[in-house]
Amino acid sequence: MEASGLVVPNNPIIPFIEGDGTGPDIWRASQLVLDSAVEKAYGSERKIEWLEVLAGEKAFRQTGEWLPEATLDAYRKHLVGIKGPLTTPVGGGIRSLNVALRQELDLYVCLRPVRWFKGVPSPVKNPAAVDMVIFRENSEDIYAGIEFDAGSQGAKDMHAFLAEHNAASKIRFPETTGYGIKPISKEGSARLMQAAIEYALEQGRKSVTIVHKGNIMKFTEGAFKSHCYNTAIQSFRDQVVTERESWIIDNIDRDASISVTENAKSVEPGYDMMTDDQQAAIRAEIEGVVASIGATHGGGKWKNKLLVRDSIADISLQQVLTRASDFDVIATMNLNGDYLSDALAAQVGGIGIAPGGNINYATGHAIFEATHGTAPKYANQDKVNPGSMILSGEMMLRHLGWDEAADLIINGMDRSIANKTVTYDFHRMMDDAKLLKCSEFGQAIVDNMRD
Ligand SMILES: NC(=O)C1=CN([C@@H]2O[C@H](COP(=O)(O)OP(=O)(O)OC[C@H]3O[C@@H](n4cnc5c(N)ncnc54)[C@H](OP(=O)(O)O)[C@@H]3O)[C@@H](O)[C@H]2O)C=CC1
Ligand SMILES: O=C(O)CCC(=O)C(=O)O
Ligand SMILES: [Mg+2]
Repeated sequence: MEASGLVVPNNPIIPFIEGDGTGPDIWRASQLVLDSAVEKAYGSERKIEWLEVLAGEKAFRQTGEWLPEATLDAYRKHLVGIKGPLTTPVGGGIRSLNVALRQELDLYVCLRPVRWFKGVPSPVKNPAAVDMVIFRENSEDIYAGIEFDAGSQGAKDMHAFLAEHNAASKIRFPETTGYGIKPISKEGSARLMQAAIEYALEQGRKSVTIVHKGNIMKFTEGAFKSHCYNTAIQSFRDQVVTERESWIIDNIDRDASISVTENAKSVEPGYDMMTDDQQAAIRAEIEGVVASIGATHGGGKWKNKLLVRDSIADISLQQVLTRASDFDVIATMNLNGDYLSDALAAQVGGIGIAPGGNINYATGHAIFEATHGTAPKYANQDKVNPGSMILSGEMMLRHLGWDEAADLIINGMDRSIANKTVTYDFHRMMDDAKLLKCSEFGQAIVDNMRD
């Protein structure tokens, strides 16, 4: 990693974890596709030197540890890697190894693009409208794993702490209550938003939507929203416009003689019911926007800026379905991002085709992985769709700057789907399709790779 970005050798050593459950099946198919794409794109000039590292059940069987230090060291040393899904027991047992890897390497962005491949069966009418990229904060929120089991000393201490802060009466059943902590910081939110905006500007995207539940969780989700807006305005002033600013400037563009009060009433429908102080604050906001960006964003120029807006999480989950084209890049916290990822994947054919990457843009560390889990009921049946893992590998190749190989994978996948040669998940929703095994779908992609 240098200041200008990754410097990638022709034979990079790339650590991989096979994964639990269906992991070995999808990894085998993915490795074949990745190696074939690199060979087709670059001949003998470039080749990935795969380095298997252990985690999960295989690691525990072989070493007695779930996540050996040697595995973390390999990812630290080689910067870029990939992994299959790992099992996390519900309720008790070990904490998530997937989350542990992200935390140990401070992979603060979980990047999950969601787009439709022509011909993929979908439960929505217009899946082509879904072209969203989720930036999920990956290091904070309830995934920090700070929890106190009901009845434990930690839970009792928490209750005592709440009593000190006059909040114990809010706990309805104190004897049987477990607690979870949701840390959200300014730095954590800001670096996530920074990455989302840089990506959106680089890729010519039209908007970044901050998805939060800040009306209820004011000092965590609400604070996240404020930190994100502040980052947008402080670090990208000339390139962005917030939705509220766009209303204010647009009002002036339409009627140059509009008064500050009329403008305030238009952007704040409850203006007439506000106190004098509140009304004064809104008028000051209008004047501030005009003074700071009237010249740079007025006269319609705001329409060419990246739009930054926010949306409350519950309605967002409806609107990504009903108004998919309103959403582009999405910046959100860990839990919201986890839910959104699987929900959005359904719109473009399901979790079998949902890739992702966990990235630290400052250090260059990245581990790519599918959005889905281990799907244990299908383990070792050579059945499931390896698409998510293959597309995660495709993202990894682009991260390395090996775009020619990445393009071949997309072409191969496009043609395999267009030929209606698909795995069980697509097959059950498609007419006249040919059912392929996991490994056969990988081979079909290889056979269909052409420029
Ligand atoms: N990053 C990671 O490593 C992750 C790990 N997990 C872990 O995985 C385990 C199992 O989680 P679970 O909640 O069952 O979710 P999974 O994502 O593993 O599976 C749920 C369902 O999704 C569908 N699915 C999953 N993978 C594929 C695929 N490759 N191709 C086609 N369809 C697929 C299947 O649907 P159908 O039954 O309809 O065929 C499957 O039954 C848990 O321990 C969980 O913690 C979960 C998410 C991420
Ligand atoms: O770690 C796990 O087991 C689940 C994580 C998960 O669902 C995700 O990151 O999307
Ligand atoms: Mg998930």
